[in-house]
Amino acid sequence: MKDAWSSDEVRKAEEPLIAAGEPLMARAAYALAQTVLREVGARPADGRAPGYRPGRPSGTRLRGSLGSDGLPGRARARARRMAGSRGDVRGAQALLLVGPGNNGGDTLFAGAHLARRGMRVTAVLASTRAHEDGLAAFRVAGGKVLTLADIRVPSVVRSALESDVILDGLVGVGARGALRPPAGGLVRTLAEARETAGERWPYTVAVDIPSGIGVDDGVVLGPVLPADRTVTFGALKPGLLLPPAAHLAGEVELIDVGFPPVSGSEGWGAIWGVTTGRHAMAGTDPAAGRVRRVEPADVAALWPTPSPHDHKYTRGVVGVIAGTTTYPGAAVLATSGAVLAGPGMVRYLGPEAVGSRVLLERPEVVVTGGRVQSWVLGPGVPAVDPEAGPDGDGQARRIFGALAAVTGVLSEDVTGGKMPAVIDAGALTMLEHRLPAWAVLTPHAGELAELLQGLGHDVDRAAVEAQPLHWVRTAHQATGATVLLKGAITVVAGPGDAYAQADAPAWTATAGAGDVLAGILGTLLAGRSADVVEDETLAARLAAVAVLVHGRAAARASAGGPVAALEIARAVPAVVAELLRD
Ligand SMILES: NC(=O)C1=CN([C@@H]2O[C@H](COP(=O)(O)OP(=O)(O)OC[C@H]3O[C@@H](n4cnc5c(N)ncnc54)[C@H](OP(=O)(O)O)[C@@H]3O)[C@@H](O)[C@H]2O)[C@@H](O)CC1
Ligand SMILES: Nc1ncnc2c1ncn2[C@@H]1O[C@H](COP(=O)(O)OP(=O)(O)O)[C@@H](O)[C@H]1O
Ligand SMILES: [K+]
Repeated sequence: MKDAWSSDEVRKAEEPLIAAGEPLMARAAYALAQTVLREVGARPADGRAPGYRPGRPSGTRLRGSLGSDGLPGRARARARRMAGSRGDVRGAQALLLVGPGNNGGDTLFAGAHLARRGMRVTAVLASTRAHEDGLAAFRVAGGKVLTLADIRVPSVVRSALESDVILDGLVGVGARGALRPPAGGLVRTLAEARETAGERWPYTVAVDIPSGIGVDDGVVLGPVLPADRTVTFGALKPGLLLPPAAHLAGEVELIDVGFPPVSGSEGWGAIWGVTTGRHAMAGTDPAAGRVRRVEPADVAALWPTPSPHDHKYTRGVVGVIAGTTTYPGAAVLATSGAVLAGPGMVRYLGPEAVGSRVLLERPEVVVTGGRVQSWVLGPGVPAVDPEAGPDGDGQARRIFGALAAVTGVLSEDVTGGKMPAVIDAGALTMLEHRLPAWAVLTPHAGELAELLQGLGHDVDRAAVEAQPLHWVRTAHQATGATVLLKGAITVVAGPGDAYAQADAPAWTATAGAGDVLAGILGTLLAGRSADVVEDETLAARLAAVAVLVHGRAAARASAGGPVAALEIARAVPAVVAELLRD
């Protein structure tokens, strides 16, 4: 599990270490310099500089391409290894963008290391203030110091284009809001120049965070220079996991500067002296929890793996109410996702003609009613039209019935108790009652905007995409449900921690992929139905696991090329087997 620490948490962790004389900045700067030396030192034997971008063979466009973990560095690292690392950095040029605080201090000390290794290093001070000791060390090492006020932005752009590497050390966890002038104007112009320069743009390393991102919420309120790599200190920051900011961070490298080891939220009490509950951490909203990312190694512990004592009913039955005669495909895709994620059984409820189509693809599906341990409601079912009332081949009526069981409106429902559910597409327009946390809403940004509008918020799709965590948490608070917002980075929030998953290649953005995800999650919820009802934070964790498995299945089925939604479902068994084996 990757855990992000808010800026307040980072400060709290730093305080005692700094008081004890731990050389945090020296460690950070040394590690940062090592990373830069490694990247720049990977130049091939002909040492093509200036303008050569470390590890980027010409003609290979890597920016924005996602690895299986959603970060763009894998292919680049491979290319670098193939190019061979010579480690000679003499004569290579580095441009440092230096802000007034400790982030600038890290950058100046790192610059001093680079200069001592023979690099030509120029620091542009964006402010009248700069970290004094860092600046002194940088000068002593032979670094060149310019101030933005003296040389102006166009000449920084020229320097940038002549450099092998740029270090963005304008602001770190001390940042508040969008970058202010003059740093803001500098970064805006550099970001535009980068777009124009394409592959000629130097390798860009963000120091701790790309300056200008929202450290704690991942919003991007103003200009940001996209990084190829972010070297972050002590702990990940939420903005490095959350969209849209995470798209600007490149490959994220976490440097251990001596913070106490913590894995997960469990260790926090010991560090912060917290006595009032698991999520009540110093400096954070107690209700909000942390931002995390589920990793492949976490899946085995959460996956409902059968034991020799299980039979099909103990393993969990998924009930799917999806598709209509107009949109039968969604029923096929949702049931396929559910079956191939490995439940005890999948029941399909819907029009007979659609059930027949489902059986053609998945003869394992049972097309009669009966007890289920989770519901998948709504894929391929149209939104309810308030004027015309329920329609869709009776699917809306069936969904309303299942929702009544989920929300507890029916005290003696056919399923016999509290029921987890995936609520997708058309079913999102059928919510009439407050939901439990074990109901998981799975909208994309447009659907979430509509849902929030219905709850009285003035928000559109673009606003949701600009502040995904905020709106996901708002929807959770308003509905009670766990909310999973689909996208290139999928954000999940319920009671407690939030999750930001970047597992899928962009090819996954194809019709029906979401239906498959709904089915996979339905199986997870059915397999652990008693647990999700007992632990109200578990549904979000399982939802993140479903997103991870779905994303990896999409990557496997895609193999770098187009992928059809049904192929994502077909890749699920191999992906699950791999994750359970590792
Ligand atoms: N965690 C760790 O282990 C370690 C952390 N370390 C490093 O310390 C960094 C934190 O340093 P920090 O606290 O000095 O704050 P920092 O980010 O440099 O910025 C503050 C300055 O920026 C300014 N400023 C703020 N917002 C702005 C805006 N929108 N636009 C423009 N300017 C803005 C603000 O000005 P003010 O608002 O006060 O006028 C203030 O002067 C951290 O990110 C890491 O790199 C390592 O050294 C040791 C190990
Ligand atoms: N750019 C992207 N990169 C990776 N995955 C994406 C991207 N855009 C969307 N996705 C994923 O593709 C799926 C699309 O789901 P959805 O929008 O519900 O489509 P449908 O309703 O047609 O099934 C979701 O799992 C979403 O997270
Ligand atoms: K920075």
